[in-house]
Amino acid sequence: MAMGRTGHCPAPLPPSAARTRACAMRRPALPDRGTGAAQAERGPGGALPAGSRSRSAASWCSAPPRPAPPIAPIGAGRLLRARSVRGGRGADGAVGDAELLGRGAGRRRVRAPRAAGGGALRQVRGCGAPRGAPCRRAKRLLSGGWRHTKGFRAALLRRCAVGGSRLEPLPRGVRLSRARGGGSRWPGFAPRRRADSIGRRAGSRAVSQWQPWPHRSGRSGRSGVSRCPVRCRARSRRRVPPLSCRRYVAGGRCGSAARLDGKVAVITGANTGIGKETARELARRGARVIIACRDIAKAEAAAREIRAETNNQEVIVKKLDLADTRSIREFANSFLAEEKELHILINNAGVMLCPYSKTADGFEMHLGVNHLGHFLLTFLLLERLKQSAPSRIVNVSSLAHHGGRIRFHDLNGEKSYNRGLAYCHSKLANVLFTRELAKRLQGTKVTANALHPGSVHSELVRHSFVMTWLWRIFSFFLKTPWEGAQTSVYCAVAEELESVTGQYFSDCRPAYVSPWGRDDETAKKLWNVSCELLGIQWD
Ligand SMILES: NC(=O)C1=CN([C@@H]2O[C@H](COP(=O)(O)OP(=O)(O)OC[C@H]3O[C@@H](n4cnc5c(N)ncnc54)[C@H](OP(=O)(O)O)[C@@H]3O)[C@@H](O)[C@H]2O)C=CC1
Ligand SMILES: CC1=C(/C=C/C(C)=C/C=C/C(C)=C/C=O)C(C)(C)CCC1
Repeated sequence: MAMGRTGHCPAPLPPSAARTRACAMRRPALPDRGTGAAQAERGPGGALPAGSRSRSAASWCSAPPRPAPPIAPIGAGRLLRARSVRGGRGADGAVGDAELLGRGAGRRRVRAPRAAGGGALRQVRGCGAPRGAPCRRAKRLLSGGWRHTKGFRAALLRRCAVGGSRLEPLPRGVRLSRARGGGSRWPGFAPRRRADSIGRRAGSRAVSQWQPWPHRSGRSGRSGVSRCPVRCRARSRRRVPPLSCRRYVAGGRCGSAARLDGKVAVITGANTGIGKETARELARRGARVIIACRDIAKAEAAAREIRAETNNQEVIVKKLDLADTRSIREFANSFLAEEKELHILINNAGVMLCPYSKTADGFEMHLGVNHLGHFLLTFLLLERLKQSAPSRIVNVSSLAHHGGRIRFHDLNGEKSYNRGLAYCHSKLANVLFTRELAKRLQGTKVTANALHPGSVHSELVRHSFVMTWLWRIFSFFLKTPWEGAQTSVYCAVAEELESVTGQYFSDCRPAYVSPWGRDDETAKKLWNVSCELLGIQWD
């Protein structure tokens, strides 16, 4: 399907999403070890996404390469060199950083390096500003929402103009005064030791990943405010989540701005929780989204909300009860009759901690809904996915798969049943299904990946009174559904995953799969048993 290219996604992401603008730039988590290590690392059909974009990404998504961040990252090396400039030895672009960090914040004046010469102003500043103009980097810093003192603003602009042919004139009525806290000869700047501490942190994320507000919050002792990156004691006027702990809990975010205009996506269980947020994100990107749910009233309410918010009227509700194979077949027939394409199938719906119960077809509820229901749905929709290739299947599994085993001798839990374990088994089945499916789909341009969304504050724990209360009490330490949807969205849209298949992700990066989840024999056996149970032939 031809995809248009646009400059930016209109508003697919909340403001801080760009912080992780290239999820793939993060260091990948532990690669799969053991028997299938190499394969697991590369996936049967593709390369690990980390750091590399697929060349054919354009065929999937319409977003062009993102523009460089307004403030160039400052790496440890550069800053160290910048610091050495204090002694007057260095002469490279790092000096521009030194002016902002070392020199600006330092007690001693940094001399413009002799080697740079008069004509090397750009080099001296390292910010790309034309000769004589105020430093762009400083300007950006100052316009980043920080509540700097007038003295600081003036001094920063002056400092950055030094080495050029003229100084930036001070704003009218501004007088340079001594910094609060004293110790510095430079008005508005903190004492030298503060600059040194910045230098020492040069390799840390805090300094090396500078980005304009709100992508980094700085360190703050107070909640709701953040500090100026040059630590001049200014505080941002804009609000940030109060504790960095919350940011840790929130986990990885999908930084892709890929548009999905003209694409069709089916999401199961999208009337609430992670599924609903996934549907919202895909709708925001322009996809035609089919919300496949068992409760039509709840699904309609969710669809109305998404339509109103995203202005995308192509959010459609269809009935699907994964606990009933007849309903699954009806859904598939109706879908295939009405939709000529399917690019994204997100098998998201799930149940957890159900008291012992069976589906309409007599399967234990966890296995029946979480695994067999999605297995059958995928089987029925696969031809359409192949016809619409490149297309993707995303299976929402869980970290809980680590506790699972496929108990072939008692798949329906008739001999012994533990509802926690039953959930784990079904999530392991999701991982194994993904693995085997990816293998069988090689060469079709249909990919299949599984994921753990994180621990998310959703309705998943509804069957357990204790868990419901724990979830409420500790909600601060759980992801919001939007945060939980990030890895699903990542797997569904990220350009760099175009040809990645058979992988397992968490927090928008590859994650460790349990040894049982890497067992190809079990995967194959589960595939065959599932086909038998469902009465289908799927080679
Ligand atoms: N929340 C978490 O911490 C984690 C969640 N996950 C996985 O994420 C996925 C989404 O869970 P989450 O959003 O948290 O949970 P929710 O309970 O909020 O959402 C689950 C969705 O699945 C639907 N569903 C349940 N049973 C059926 C069925 N028989 N037929 C059709 N739809 C059904 C629900 O519909 P209805 O509202 O009508 O019941 C609901 O829309 C699940 O697969 C879960 O295992 C994985 C790890 C952690
Ligand atoms: C230990 C513990 C917690 C964490 C629970 C976690 C991490 C649950 C993960 C569940 C998953 C992965 C479910 C779905 O697949 C709470 C409730 C925050 C607080 C109480 C103690």
